[in-house]
Amino acid sequence: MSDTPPAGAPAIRLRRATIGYGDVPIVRDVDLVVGAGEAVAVLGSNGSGKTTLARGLLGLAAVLGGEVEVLGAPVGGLRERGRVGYVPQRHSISGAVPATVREIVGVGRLARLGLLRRLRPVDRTAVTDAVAAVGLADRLDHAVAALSGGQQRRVLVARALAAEPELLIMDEPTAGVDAANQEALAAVLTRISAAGTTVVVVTHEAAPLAGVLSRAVVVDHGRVAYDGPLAQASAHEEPGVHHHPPDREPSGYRLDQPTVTTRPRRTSDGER
Ligand SMILES: Nc1ncnc2c1ncn2[C@@H]1O[C@H](COP(=O)(O)OP(=O)(O)OP(=O)(O)O)[C@@H](O)[C@H]1O
Repeated sequence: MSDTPPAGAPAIRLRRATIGYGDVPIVRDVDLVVGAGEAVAVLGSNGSGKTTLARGLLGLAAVLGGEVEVLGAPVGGLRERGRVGYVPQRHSISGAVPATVREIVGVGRLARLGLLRRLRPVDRTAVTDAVAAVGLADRLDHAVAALSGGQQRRVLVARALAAEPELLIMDEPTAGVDAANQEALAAVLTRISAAGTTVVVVTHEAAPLAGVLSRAVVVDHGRVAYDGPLAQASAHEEPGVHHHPPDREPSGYRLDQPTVTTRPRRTSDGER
């Protein structure tokens, strides 16, 4: 059976959705529709529930009430995992991961193929294209651990792009990243958005991506406080409490693992 969504189905549809961990609700009663091809910023202060909302779309936080549909299917029901790409919050990568850029990005492609399949020539091309798209073509066979933090984030973006997702969800992609890396990221997002990919970016700093993100959803205490043009969103954000997230990603995501899993997880431990 195919996962093809009904014609005109939105990329994301939440109906009175409550999302949380264990049985603790964090995001409450959210109604949200993101049309295919939209580019949306998810804004809000620390702890407001942005990441939880994003993780609910990936089946990584529990849907405790209401409905969450992604690409026309209830979350967790999507069979072709590569259709949704995820760039998690800042990762930690140690020298203990001896993989090259090509290998890590290749893992992203496997998310589309199935982990037991081998990469075909067309997949290898997708990998090199994704690496080129993030401006790291000259680092293809370099060890990821030897790259800068900003370059490693671009590797994560390439890993997600290699699967050629229809929906790309990124959590704080510009945090702690220098201007050159931010510009590279903005250029990639502009390109894939123009090609029709739906883009959702959780961020504290939408300014570097303002050219591509036209709509903003502001989350405040687990509820949507604003949904409209990005240009007007700042008036609806709580001032002052933004910071860069910790220099790690939730355990359960490692750089050498596939970009996405849509299986729901219901435990609250070991996630952060
Ligand atoms: N795995 C988890 N188990 C239980 N509670 C969690 C878990 N992850 C996050 N939370 C709680 O959910 C709330 C919202 O966190 P979330 O990470 O969604 O906020 P955020 O808006 O993304 O914050 P930040 O901007 O700091 O990244 C916080 O109170 C947090 O402690």
